[in-house]
Amino acid sequence: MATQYGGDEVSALVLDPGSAWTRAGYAGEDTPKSIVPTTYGYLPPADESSKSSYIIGDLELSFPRPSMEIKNPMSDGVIQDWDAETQIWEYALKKRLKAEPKEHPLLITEPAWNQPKNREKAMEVAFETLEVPAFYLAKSAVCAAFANGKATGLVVDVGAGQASVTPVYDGFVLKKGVMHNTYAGNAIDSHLQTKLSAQQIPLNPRYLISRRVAVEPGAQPTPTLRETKATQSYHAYAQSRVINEYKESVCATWEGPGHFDERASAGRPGRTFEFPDGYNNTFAGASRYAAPELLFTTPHSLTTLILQSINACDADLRPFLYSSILVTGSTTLLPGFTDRLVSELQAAAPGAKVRVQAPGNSVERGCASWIGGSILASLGTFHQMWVSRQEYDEAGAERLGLVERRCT
Ligand SMILES: Nc1ncnc2c1ncn2[C@@H]1O[C@H](COP(=O)(O)OP(=O)(O)OP(=O)(O)O)[C@@H](O)[C@H]1O
Repeated sequence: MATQYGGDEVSALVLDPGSAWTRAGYAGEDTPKSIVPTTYGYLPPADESSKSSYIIGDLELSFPRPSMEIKNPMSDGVIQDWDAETQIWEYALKKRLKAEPKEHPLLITEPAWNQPKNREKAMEVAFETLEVPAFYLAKSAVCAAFANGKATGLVVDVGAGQASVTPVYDGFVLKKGVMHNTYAGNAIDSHLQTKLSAQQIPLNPRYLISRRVAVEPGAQPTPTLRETKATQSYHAYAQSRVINEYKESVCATWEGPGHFDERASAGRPGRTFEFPDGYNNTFAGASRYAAPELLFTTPHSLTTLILQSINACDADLRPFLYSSILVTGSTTLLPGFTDRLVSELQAAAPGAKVRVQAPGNSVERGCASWIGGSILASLGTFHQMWVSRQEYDEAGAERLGLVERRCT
C-alpha cells in the first residue's frame, strides 16, 4: 500500500533503531526487509591522511580485522553516537534495502524517554544527510500497540539493552508512567558468561576455530585455534554471539509461581547444545533457568517496573491497564516468560484482573515497533502528520519546537 504524499503515491520508509538490531523496510509491508546489527566495527585512520571507517553488517563482522574495535552507538535505548548511527541508517536503507531515501517520506521510531535534542538531531539527519522529503518520529510503544491492533494498553518491551514499560492511551504515551531499566537480554548474557566461565567452558568463538574435533559430552574441547589479531572488543563481541545462541537454544524462564526452584526443576528435561569449538553437553536446572531470573528478582524487576508504571497513571485507568498488557521485544521469547509475568503480577496485585497478550510469532514479537510504524505510515490520513522539507527549511532556529510540536 502506498502513502499519499505531495500528490504522488509513494511508499514511506520505516526505520526502527534498536540497541541490538536496526530494522528498516517499506511502509505497508508485513516485515522489515532490512535487519542490520546496531553493533558496528570501527577502524581508526591508519595515518594522518586517511579516514576512519565503519564496518557494518552481520557478514562484515563475522571475521576480525586488525585494530577494528566493536562499538554500539546506543546507550539506555537512546542514540549517543550520531556519526555511527547515521552510517548504520544509510547502510540499512541504501545498501540493504536498496532504497533511495530522497524519494520517500521516512518514519523513525523512538523510545518514549527520548530527549528533545536527540529528536531534533534525528530530524536533522533525516533531512540533511538522507535528504528525505518528509519525516515523522513515532513512539516505539505506540507502534507496538498498533501492530497488535490496540490504541490503548500497557506495552512491556524487553529487548537487548533495556526493559521498558509504557502506558499508551488512545495512541498517545502517558509520560508519567514510562519506566525503564537495563535488566534485559544483555544483562542475561553477562550472567550466563560468568556462569559458563565458572564451569570451565572456554567459549571459543567461531572466528578462532580452524578445526573442530568431536568430543564426548562434557569433555574439554580440543579444537585447532587460529592465530589472529582480533582486538579485545572484537573477541568479546564474537563471544557474545555464542552466548546469544546458547541462551536462545537452552534458556527458559521459570514459569512460577514463585522464584526458580532448583529441586522442582530436577525432573525437567535438559537441552543439548554444542558450542562452536565442539564442547557439548545437556544443560538442565540452573543452567537453563537461573540467568533469566534476573528479570524478576532484581530490586528493579519487571514486575516492580509494571506496578510503578500503572500506579503512576490515573486510578480509573489502572484496572484497564492491568487487563491490557502487551509484551514485545525478543527477550520475551524465552519459554515460560508470559506465564511467569502473569503469576508475578497476580501475586503482586491480588484483586487486579491481569491479562497479558503476547503475539505468538517470533517476528511479530521482535519487530512489533517496526510493524506498527509500517501500519501507521501507510494510513491514508497520515500524510497530514509528516513534517515536510519546506516546514523544516522554514523553521530555521525553531526546529526543536517543530519536532516537539508535530511528533507528539
Ligand atoms: N528466542 C529467544 N530467546 C531469548 N532471547 C532472545 C531470543 N531471540 C532473541 N533474543 C534476545 O533478544 C534481544 C534482542 O531483542 P530485540 O530483538 O527486541 O532487539 P532490539 O529491539 O534491538 O532491543 P532494544 O529493545 O534493547 O532496543 C537479544 O538479547 C537476543 O539475544
